[in-house]
Amino acid sequence: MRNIFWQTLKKNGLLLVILIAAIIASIAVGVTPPLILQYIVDSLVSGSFSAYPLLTAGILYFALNAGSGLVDALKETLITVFGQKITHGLRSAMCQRLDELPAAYFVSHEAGAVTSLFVNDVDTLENLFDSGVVSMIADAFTILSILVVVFHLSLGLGILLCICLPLLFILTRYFQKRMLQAQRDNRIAVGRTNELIPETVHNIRTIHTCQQERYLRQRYGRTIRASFDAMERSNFCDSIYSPIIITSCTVIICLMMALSVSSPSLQEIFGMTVGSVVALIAYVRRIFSPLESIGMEIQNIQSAVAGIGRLKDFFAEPIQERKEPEVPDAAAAPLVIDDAAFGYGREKDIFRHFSLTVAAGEMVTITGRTGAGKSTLFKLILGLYQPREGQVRIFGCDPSRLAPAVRRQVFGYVEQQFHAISGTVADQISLKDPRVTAGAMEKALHLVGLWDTCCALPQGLDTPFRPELFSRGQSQLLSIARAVVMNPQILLFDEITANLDSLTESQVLQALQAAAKDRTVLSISHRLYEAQGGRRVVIGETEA
Ligand SMILES: Nc1ncnc2c1ncn2[C@@H]1O[C@H](COP(=O)(O)OP(=O)(O)OP(=O)(O)O)[C@@H](O)[C@H]1O
Repeated sequence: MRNIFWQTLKKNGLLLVILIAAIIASIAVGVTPPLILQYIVDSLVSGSFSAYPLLTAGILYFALNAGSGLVDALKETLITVFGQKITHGLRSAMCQRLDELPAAYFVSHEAGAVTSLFVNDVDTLENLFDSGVVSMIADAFTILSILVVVFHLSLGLGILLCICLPLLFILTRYFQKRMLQAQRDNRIAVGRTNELIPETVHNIRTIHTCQQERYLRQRYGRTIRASFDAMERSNFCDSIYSPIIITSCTVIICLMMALSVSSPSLQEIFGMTVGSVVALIAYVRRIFSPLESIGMEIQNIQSAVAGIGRLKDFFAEPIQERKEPEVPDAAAAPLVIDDAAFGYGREKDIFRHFSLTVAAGEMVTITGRTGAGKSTLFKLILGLYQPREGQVRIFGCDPSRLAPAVRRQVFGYVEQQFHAISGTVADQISLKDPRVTAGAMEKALHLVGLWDTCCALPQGLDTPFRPELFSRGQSQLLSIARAVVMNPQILLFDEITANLDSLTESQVLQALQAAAKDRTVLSISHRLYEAQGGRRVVIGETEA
């Protein structure tokens, strides 16, 4: 991960230089106007001024105030761009790593958790950069530069600020923590209320039948009350924080003035002129904003640390060993499973001592009780998992070592449900593989009986795919077209008619039979067995 960060820094050296220059300019532009104001006021009070320098100072004062907004905007933009470059680099590296992870990783990690890693954790890392570390450094330098100028103008006020600032920072953090906790509680309460709504709508008849209205009213009451209480706490903190800071600011200024006039020695320390009082008031006001921001930045850094830990774990995952690809031997049997055993993780084996040899052109139906491991066996055949014992061979090769370029010519796999990809209808069949020709697609669609349906679409095969374009049965036909389009030697059908009505089922079965012709077919489909016969193999009966 550190490498990704340094590489991004190296690649964007110029951007980094401009960013540092913008941060320095933003600090300088923010600190200078009160000094100019001091000059203007002191010149006016002393009465010994000439118009030209005073006018120049006035113009410079307004220009710097206006310019400070522009420089700040530039600084924020550059920080955001830089943060996005880092997240882009990180997400690209994560995508590459995801590609190298073994299928077992996806067994032990929920899809939602992986998505959250890519979205939320990377976003918090971006926050660490743009509203965390960089902003914190910029704010710390702003405070430091103000303190330097304040010490230069008034030693007494400088000391006073050094005593008060840590106390005000602790106070700021106290309020921020309370507000964040209240906001978190509110989010949880709102989430619970939102979860309750679909549950209520879904069960509305049961609720009325069982007369559970009172119970539900109480549940809604509890979550809404919790949200209301949390908002009250947040609003209370918000409403008293600003007055406390403004009062502190006023107290510091009053204290400074009272001390400076109380004795000649103190007046020397505080060293006041009317102009410096005006400038110091401006500085005291300006110092609170970065102080407040630093509190939030600490918060962002804390939450990013947890995200960094998860990202580090992700990059530490062992990757799949890259082995030399094997070339299928056309003379070997399409499938040989020899005494295979398999279990997910450390759990008990799902099947053991399973052997099967399938000859070219043979039709085999895998049966077994539910949970016996039929779909799992297909995943072993496809090379997604390795058997714990024994071996699986496809045309004499380890299926996990088949070169990606030949995989679709060896296997065609149809699952219980159609999984669409983004793109056109044609992309659903070709999977954006440039080797799939228009002719091959037409042939596959004719085979499954979907050609006319696709031609009737507004832009034919180039119509952007939407699920509502096809019925469930037609989607399964599209799956079969996808599986056969590269003319594979082996077809694997995993209960593809499981969720279909009988009319659609017979349509899909017809397509299946057409696709199965002259190919080696393994299916988990009793209906196909009934329709076409073949050999029946039972899995899960030989368990020890
Ligand atoms: N990713 C996974 N992680 C852990 N266990 C799994 C995973 N996938 C499947 N299993 C378990 O493995 C066993 C076999 O599942 P599989 O889907 O292969 O059975 P099946 O014979 O196809 O069942 P069915 O006929 O009900 O579809 C089940 O007990 C299932 O809970």
